[in-house]
Amino acid sequence: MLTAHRDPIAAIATAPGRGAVGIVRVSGRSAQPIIDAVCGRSLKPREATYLPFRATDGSPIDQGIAIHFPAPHSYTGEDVLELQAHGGPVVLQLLLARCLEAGAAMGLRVARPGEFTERAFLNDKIDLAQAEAIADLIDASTEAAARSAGRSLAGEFSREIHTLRDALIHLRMLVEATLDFPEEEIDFLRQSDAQGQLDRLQSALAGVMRRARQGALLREGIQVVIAGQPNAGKSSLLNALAGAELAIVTPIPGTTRDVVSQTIQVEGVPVHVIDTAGLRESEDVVERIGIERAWARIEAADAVLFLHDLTRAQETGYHEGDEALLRDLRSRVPEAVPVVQVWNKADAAASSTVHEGELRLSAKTGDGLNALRDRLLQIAGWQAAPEGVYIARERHLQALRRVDAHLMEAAAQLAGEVPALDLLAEELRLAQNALNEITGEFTADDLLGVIFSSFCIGK
Ligand SMILES: Nc1nc2c(c(=O)[nH]1)N(C=O)[C@@H](CNc1ccc(C(=O)N[C@@H](CCC(=O)O)C(=O)O)cc1)CN2
Ligand SMILES: Nc1nc2c(ncn2[C@@H]2O[C@H](COP(=O)(O)OP(=O)(O)OP(=O)(O)O)[C@@H](O)[C@H]2O)c(=O)[nH]1
Ligand SMILES: [Mg+2]
Repeated sequence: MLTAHRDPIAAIATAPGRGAVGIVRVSGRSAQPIIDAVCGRSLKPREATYLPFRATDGSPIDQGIAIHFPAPHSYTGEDVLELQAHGGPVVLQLLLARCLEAGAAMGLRVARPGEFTERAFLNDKIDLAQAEAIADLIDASTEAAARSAGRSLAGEFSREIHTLRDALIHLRMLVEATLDFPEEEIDFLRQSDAQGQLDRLQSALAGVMRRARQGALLREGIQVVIAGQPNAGKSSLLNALAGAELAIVTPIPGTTRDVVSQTIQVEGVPVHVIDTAGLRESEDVVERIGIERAWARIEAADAVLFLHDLTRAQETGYHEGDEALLRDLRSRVPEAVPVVQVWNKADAAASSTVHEGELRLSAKTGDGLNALRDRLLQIAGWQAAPEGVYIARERHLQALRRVDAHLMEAAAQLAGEVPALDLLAEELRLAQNALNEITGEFTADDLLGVIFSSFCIGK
């Protein structure tokens, strides 16, 4: 479905700033006018040619490498010209401006973010899940996330979706055929093992959902907020987890005001750790703003580490104020969000046991940090070994959950005394539509706009 009438586009494809090499690329129906003007000679298809890039007056802007990828054998599926120049911001701007000038007659314009990749999708070079994987690969914050994005880009996720879709189509054909023979419909469905097919489809879907959830976790990570009274050692804990002196630590209660956050990785899972101001009544205007910010982060957390100072713990097990604060905190976070009680400064306290589910550690010596990391992985729901996980997005999970809901409805119909075959057929059709949304065979234009506009410029 190569649409020949999209505007030609151009952009700097490499990151802004200085670099050894920078690339300007052009994509459109024909790159020939730009090649003629800027390169001044013909280029062999898909071959690197070293030559001067020419300004309008013929003077050289730079000496670089030009590659012509004739349509449809290119990244976008259109005619693509790549100019690989020296990677200075000014020289690349000059080169881009020169291309725009040379292409003015054919309507060459600067590409929107993600527009090259959008064309690759529209020209069937990649499907939507693969296009998203390209952005996720670029944005990956851990090695495991990058590797799983690479697997999605290679089509692993899409292939699993296609396998589900093929099984679904097979079952739909069976049901639709049965609709044409109303008398024998029930027997026919029983004999052809429609039930068995649906069962297998549901369990295959459950497997894909499990892996996609892990993939979404690698992409998004979890937000973990460290909260507690002043001086409990929250900033020390952030620093210990990050392995760097990020937040200011002093013996003065009320040291932290601004939120300080750092992404660490635990077995490849990005964990966004957020240090907050100690929670207390305060007359200090600045501190109060800090405490408000702390609450805002606590209320949006995926998990809260409630830090106690073990050296101040009293016989009750809690030090003064902690119990009331904990109740307040519990009432302000959603039920599903775990609040882990962590007893810090174990190195300076007489040994004592903590309650089931609570942790005891020392931010100072690092003792107990591994148990904390394990707990964070457990809270995140991380199970799979990173190999085999493909990156996925919340959008994919939502679509998979809809597929699941339609298959459940279908199963309920099929299990009934007298299955309503038309309803069964409809649920299966809706399930297939939801699957198609993932790979983009069935996706509204405005959603595509949202997806591609979040890409970086030149991609
Ligand atoms: N220099 C450069 N490096 C790059 C890119 C690029 O555009 N330029 N990419 C992009 O951002 C990525 C690679 N993506 C690409 C995807 C397809 C084709 C391509 O020519 N496809 C043809 C031929 C395939 C083949 O020979 O097997 C095709 O699909 O028909 C090129 C790059 C990463 N590295
Ligand atoms: N012995 C010992 N001291 C610690 C430990 N963790 C923190 N401290 C000390 O406790 C004091 C307070 O530490 P911070 O990390 O600044 O505490 P905080 O909870 O961030 O305090 P605010 O920012 O004021 O809310 C400092 O003097 C730290 O050196 C620990 O594990 N053991
Ligand atoms: Mg602090």
